[in-house]
Amino acid sequence: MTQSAGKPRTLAEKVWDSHVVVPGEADASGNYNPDLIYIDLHLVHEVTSPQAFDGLRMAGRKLRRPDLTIATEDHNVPTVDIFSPIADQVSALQVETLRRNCEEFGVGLYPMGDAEQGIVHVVGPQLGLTQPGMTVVCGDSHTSTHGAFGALAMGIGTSEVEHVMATQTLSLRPFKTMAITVDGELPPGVTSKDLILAVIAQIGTGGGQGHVLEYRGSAIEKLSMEARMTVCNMSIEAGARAGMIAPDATTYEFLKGRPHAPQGEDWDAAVEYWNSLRTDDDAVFDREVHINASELTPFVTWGTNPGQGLPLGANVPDPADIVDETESLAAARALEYMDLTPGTPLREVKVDTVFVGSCTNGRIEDLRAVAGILKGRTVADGMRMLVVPGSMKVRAQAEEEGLGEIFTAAGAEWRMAGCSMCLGMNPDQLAPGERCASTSNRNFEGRQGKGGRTHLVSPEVAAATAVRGTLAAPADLD
Ligand SMILES: CC(C)[C@H](C(=O)O)[C@@H](O)C(=O)O
Ligand code: SF4
Repeated sequence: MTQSAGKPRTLAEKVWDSHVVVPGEADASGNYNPDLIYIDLHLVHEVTSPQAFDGLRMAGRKLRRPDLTIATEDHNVPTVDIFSPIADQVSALQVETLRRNCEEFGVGLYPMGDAEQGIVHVVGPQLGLTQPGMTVVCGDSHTSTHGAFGALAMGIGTSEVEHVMATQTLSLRPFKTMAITVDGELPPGVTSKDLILAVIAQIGTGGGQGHVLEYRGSAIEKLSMEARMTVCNMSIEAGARAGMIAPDATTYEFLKGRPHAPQGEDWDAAVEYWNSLRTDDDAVFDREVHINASELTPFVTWGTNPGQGLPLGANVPDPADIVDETESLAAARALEYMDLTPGTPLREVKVDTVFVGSCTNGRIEDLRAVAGILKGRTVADGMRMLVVPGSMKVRAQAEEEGLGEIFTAAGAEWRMAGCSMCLGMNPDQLAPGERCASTSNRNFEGRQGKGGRTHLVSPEVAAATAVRGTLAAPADLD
């Protein structure tokens, strides 16, 4: 994927080409060496940064561009009592280390209690840091979220984090391109979360491997920025390098006026450039997938990877009916862990915990959808429901709109910002055997706490499930 002037190009190729510092040449045997790519924005959190900062320190290096680096505390933060010291020793050390490192290396940090603090993938877009045409990296797999703005956004490992800190560049292997074209109209009650769960069920958790996905088509164009972020966020669950959506009027409307967005003449020039980033009409993708949005329904996972999902109206599958032997075995194992019996209608699966939040569905629009369903209703007896905003800004906005009161009145716990129950790195966890309908992105064994069981769902399904006590869509409520 080096400079290919004249050739029709995809969005991803355009962004890549404009960031090549040193092209990787093919060696004698025709193997392609990585390109050295410039990085426009480096996002940092407490989990994957300590060794990288240590590496810099040991080599006596400075951070090359502190002004292009921004940090937030998210994974290890408790979502209640955020003004007291963190009780868990490991979490406390992680957060304390991030604070010291940011201080020493001059990195801007949004600590717990700050009005801008939140999950790294919510904070970047919220501040207008994430912009079309940028290269964005973070030591976090869900960096793909930022691709919703037409940025090439990739999760990287800790050694790459150190490389970016030292050089503001990254050595990257070329990628393949895949178009996921979604046409038609999403039926009422069907969301971008259902759409991406259906895409992953169709192409598989390895289906996107080596590819940058570009979501396009009329159904994608109609999505809000929040919904686009939900889609791009889960690209990684299909194994993709990144997911992208071409910038358009919706993108610009979201960005305009945000603290780091260009202003005045710079804004006009930026929009002109951003408009040039669309995939050329005759560009060729390595692979194409087509989805008809009007055929989609609410979608839930029944297994232990994000590809093991079905429409809510279906029954728990029977591994014996799955032809592929590996998949059949994986399904049997998943059902055992999930304690589900083949043939059970998914709508009859009893749930004891509902988690609304995460970088997939912890944005204001998600919270509005949940509040819309909970208003005037209460959660089922014995149900524990956590509503966790993706950032403190989202929380403040929700408070302003009176959503917090709706959550509390319905019997849900309305929390402070953080990754929370998306993964077991903080006190918000499932106990062994508990079953959760979760708006997050991973349903791996033990993800939300040892022995916990996770069904991935949309915010709408999460809310309806909290009320009915079994997996449900809003249409199932009286
Ligand atoms: C802790 C972090 C490295 C991890 C990731 O890379 O995604 C986390 O955010 C997750 O969602 O599992
Ligand atoms: S909310 Fe979940 S998926 Fe997102 S960064 Fe945090 S732990 Fe990872």
